Amino acid sequence: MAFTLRGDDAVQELQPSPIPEPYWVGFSSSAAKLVNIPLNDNGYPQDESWLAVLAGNSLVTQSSQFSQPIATVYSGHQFGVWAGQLGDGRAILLGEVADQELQLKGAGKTRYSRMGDGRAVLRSSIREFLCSEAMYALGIPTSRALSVVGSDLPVLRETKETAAVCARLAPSFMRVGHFEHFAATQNIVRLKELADQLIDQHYPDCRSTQDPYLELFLKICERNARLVAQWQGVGFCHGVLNSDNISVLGLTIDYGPFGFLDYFQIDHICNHSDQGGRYAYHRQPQIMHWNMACLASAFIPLIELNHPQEESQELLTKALSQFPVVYGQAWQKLFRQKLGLVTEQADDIQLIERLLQAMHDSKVDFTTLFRGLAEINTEAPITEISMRNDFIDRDSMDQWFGDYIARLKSESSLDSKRKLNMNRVNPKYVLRNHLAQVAIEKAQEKDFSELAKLLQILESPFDEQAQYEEYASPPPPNLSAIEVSCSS
Ligand SMILES: Nc1ncnc2c1ncn2[C@@H]1O[C@H](COP(=O)(O)OP(=O)(O)OP(=O)(O)O)[C@@H](O)[C@H]1O
Ligand SMILES: [Mg+2]
Repeated sequence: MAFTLRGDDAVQELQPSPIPEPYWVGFSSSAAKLVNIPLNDNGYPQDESWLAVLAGNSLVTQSSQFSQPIATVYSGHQFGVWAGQLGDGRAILLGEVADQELQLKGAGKTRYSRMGDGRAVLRSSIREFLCSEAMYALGIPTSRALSVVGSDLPVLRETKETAAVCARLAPSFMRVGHFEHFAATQNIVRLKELADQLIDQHYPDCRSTQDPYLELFLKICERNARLVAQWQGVGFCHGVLNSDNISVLGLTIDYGPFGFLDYFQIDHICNHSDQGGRYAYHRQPQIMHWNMACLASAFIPLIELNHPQEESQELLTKALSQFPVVYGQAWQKLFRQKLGLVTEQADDIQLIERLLQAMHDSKVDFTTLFRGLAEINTEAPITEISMRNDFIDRDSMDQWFGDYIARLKSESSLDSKRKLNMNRVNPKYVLRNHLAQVAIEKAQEKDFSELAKLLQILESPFDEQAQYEEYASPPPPNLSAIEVSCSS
């Protein structure tokens, strides 16, 4: 069941605004499977009425009808500051298909658009589309993207661009900001309805516990702690970790100025508009924790339904303190796996941190380095490890490789088996900015073939795809500094 709240204080019922002469830009057959849309041989819906629906031009397909689309209200903290009321200013929830909410981003103005035009540009819609599907293939919880539909409708940003609509899917698009909204407006009836809906639809196990709302809070924190650990593990920087962009299902949502690390820089800032580096790579865990603190504040009235005031705050504070614990465990587990370590030893963390420090100092490519570790032959001399040439301080790196090989030998697993396991957690292909950029520039010329090809490559990020070797490489120096901002 989709978002069930109705009424002016929670949603606006409205139709998407049509775009002129829509055309397919990209379509994910993998996401289509999730919602059982039959496809033709070209991988597009057999039922051609889907194009108009996913453009926001119609509500009717041959087999379904979306009877009452809505935009929802939420509030939130943006860059650490309370921003007051926000809401779906350009995303319209059409309804539900096969237990997934179907939402059109860029589908026109809503009551919550403030100064915005309700639109999204082709460039940012392609980035959201590709990254949603890439993250899914990496095994990272995320909203999915079904399609991008384009139009020649002009949209003004820094320059004149054209409009596009990205159709997204998720079991729920509910955010921390939804809770913050009803807490800030002291609308406790709504706050409770929201929490009850979330429990009934997505966290049913909480219902049978002594304290369902506290349990719900703990579960949301746990999911988001694990989520950030997974981001760190693939070098993903979200870019705008405002509380209105944090899912209460622990999904990655709102792909704006995100970026995957090319060379490893611990304090990398992917969003050009984030001048203070609030959302830099190394700050993501701490920022997610901060967002969970925002959620905790919003949960106070819910906990107070069953506990005195002071006790409620203590309970939430204690629950919140679990975040770094869960995050730390998830991070350590993941990075052990990335190094191919099966057992746990006390010095492992130091070994991982020494590697990351050396990668940072020498600006070593994150994805290719971790992928390359699987190739190490523990019986061969260190001088045969080609990656050692990527590091400035070769002597200290030789020391590291020596320690690493000794550590691997302390486990009895075969090199071949270790390689297989490592290649399941260290992707070969990630959505590097320069790759997305090529697909975008071609799409802007109405050539969508590169987009389709890139999607296909990113759908199997852990596989060797010999014919696409160049898509695994770091960007050439002239393309390494593409700037991405909040403009979308
Ligand atoms: N072009 C626009 N028109 C109307 N509202 C907008 C526009 N761009 C952003 N907003 C609104 O501004 C707020 C913050 O924007 P943000 O960039 O976080 O979200 P978004 O990218 O629009 O959407 P989402 O979080 O749903 O992926 C949201 O309330 C969003 O709906
Ligand atoms: Mg957003």
